[in-house]
Amino acid sequence: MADAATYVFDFDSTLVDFETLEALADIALEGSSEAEAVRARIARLTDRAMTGDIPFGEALTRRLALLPLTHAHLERLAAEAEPRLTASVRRNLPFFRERAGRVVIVSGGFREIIAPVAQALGVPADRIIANDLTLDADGHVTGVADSPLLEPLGKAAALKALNLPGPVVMVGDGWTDAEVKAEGAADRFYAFTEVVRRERVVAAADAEVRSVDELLHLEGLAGRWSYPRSRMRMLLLENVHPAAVERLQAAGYRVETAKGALSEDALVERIKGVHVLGVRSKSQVSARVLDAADKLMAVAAFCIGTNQIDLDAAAERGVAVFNAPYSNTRSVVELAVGLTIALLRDVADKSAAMHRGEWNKSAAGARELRGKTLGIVGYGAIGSQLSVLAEALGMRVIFHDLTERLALGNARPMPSLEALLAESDVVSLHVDGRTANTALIGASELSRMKPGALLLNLSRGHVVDVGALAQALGSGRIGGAAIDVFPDEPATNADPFDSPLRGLPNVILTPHIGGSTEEAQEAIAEFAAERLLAYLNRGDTTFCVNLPNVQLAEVSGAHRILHIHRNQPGVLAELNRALAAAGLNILGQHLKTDERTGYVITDVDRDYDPAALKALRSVAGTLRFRTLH
Ligand SMILES: NC(=O)C1=CN([C@@H]2O[C@H](COP(=O)(O)OP(=O)(O)OC[C@H]3O[C@@H](n4cnc5c(N)ncnc54)[C@H](O)[C@@H]3O)[C@@H](O)[C@H]2O)C=CC1
Ligand SMILES: O=C(O)CCC(=O)C(=O)O
Repeated sequence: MADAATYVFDFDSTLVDFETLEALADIALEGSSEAEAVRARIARLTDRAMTGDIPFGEALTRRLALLPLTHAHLERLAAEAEPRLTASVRRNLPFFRERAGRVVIVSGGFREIIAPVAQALGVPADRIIANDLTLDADGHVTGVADSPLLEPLGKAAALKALNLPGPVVMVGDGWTDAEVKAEGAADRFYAFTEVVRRERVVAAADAEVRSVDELLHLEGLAGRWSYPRSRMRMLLLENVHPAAVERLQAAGYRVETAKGALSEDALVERIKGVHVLGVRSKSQVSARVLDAADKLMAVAAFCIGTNQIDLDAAAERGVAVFNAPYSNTRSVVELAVGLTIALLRDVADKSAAMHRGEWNKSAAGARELRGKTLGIVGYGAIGSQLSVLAEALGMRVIFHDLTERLALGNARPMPSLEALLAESDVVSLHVDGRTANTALIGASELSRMKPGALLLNLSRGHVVDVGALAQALGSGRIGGAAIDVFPDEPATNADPFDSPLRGLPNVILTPHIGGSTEEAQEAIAEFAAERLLAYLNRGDTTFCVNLPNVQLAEVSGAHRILHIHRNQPGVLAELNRALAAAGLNILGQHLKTDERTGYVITDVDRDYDPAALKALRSVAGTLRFRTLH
């Protein structure tokens, strides 16, 4: 039925993201001291007309009278109009072009501005219903030519006169658009709210649509994306950098944010209806949270560590997890270097004493970095970067890792943690947060360190037994410590912090800020948002930490079927049998598996019955299945 419908679109704040008269005011009053005041009066009149407060014709004449408009101004806006297509209109150009014969543009605006946009959409000139401006011989605008559009209920009357075939669907943001259906000139009315949302108009609509994708979804038409992006909810917790919010919103998704972490119970509540969850290091994405997630497709850790997410449970539910493995590496390394120097020179205590008004100039116990031995535990991305910087500053570097790692520069691998502890003047922990690393450094390990040695932990709180460390520091066995991560970290900046390490001398405590630099947060936001978009928009799992990694190009000229399944024998064969039975012509296929999961991407010819896809869900072992158009 929807395919036979005629789609009637309003122009201002629907097809384009501006209101014509306000945009003309900006052009005509450029440089004038009156500009702001006149523009505000025009905007008020526009709003009153759009909410039905005053008749449209009256509002138009009053707004025109406020502007010294010329033909040159119109030409300029006409040239600027097409680049200002509303984002979801631009995403769905094929919809307009393929159905151009069944699209009408109806607007109280001016033909001269609408025409280039209609041309870009493939809508014929005779399907534009709009006002014509009148001009004098010098090109000054003198008014508007008589038109039914200026009369009360003008849009509805003009459309009725067209006798459009099939169901008529009106889409617009203003009251005059709502009137079209109320007056019987349209069968359905969608309040379009991507640019501006007016409560009264939404209340009068059959449905609100935040984008053209949503409109196509509700109308049962295949959009550019199988599920409208503006209906997909993303919840980003823990103060994720605004660059991610902007990037994801610009791509058309609905993004909600929260400043702090959520407790497990709160997350269980909030996760319902959420398609993508973004966290940093604190929110625990447990199996219980994943069970409560009825729509969840992906989780992004806007950080390096992923120990806060139950990766197996997520894979078991076909939920992809991403992180940003390198974006804050350098920030952590720089802080580790700075903290080492600060500990060697007792900077924190000396500074605190100065703030209390005490002057204590002394070299006692203060040491240079040069020539000291740095023991790095965990020689991954951070550990190996630290190795390079520390060596450049004149330190001797030794390291220990569970797996074979390339030793950089003159760094020396140690056969065991114990051997490293026995030789190091400074021990810096950069292991990941796996559960097995709980209390990696406890009383026994601390007792193996050189007397007076320093300990840094910028990895995860549970890696160090802080009670044992407090004792070793109190007894003077350990000379100082810099701790950035804690077994119990407050969920938000408003919550209190406590630790047995508080108040001890030569102990620097920082609130988990190893990766908290402007540079790192912005880089993480961009990287993680790109990974999410690549996964949602084309199925690409590059850098996914719990599903097989497959790098994919955009779908073009095909539909893509994404199938995540348990890695068990026969799934691909059964899937292909189901595709064949559904009459789908396979254009390309990739399969990648890891020990627990398989991921099959199948590009198929667009010519098939979508209902047939339902059979794919019943393929044994299916964890998740979606299509991309
Ligand atoms: N304080 C902060 O703000 C930040 C903390 N981090 C933490 O730093 C950790 C390390 O980050 P990357 O270097 O990027 O990770 P990575 O995965 O590249 O390196 C971790 C290394 O530790 C090794 N390892 C794990 N357990 C070990 C053990 N018991 N003994 C010896 N080696 C062990 C691994 O084999 C691996 O080489 C992250 O997992 C995260 O928890 C990361 C960024 C910021
Ligand atoms: O800054 C954050 O939120 C967490 C940083 C961190 O620990 C990580 O990247 O693993």
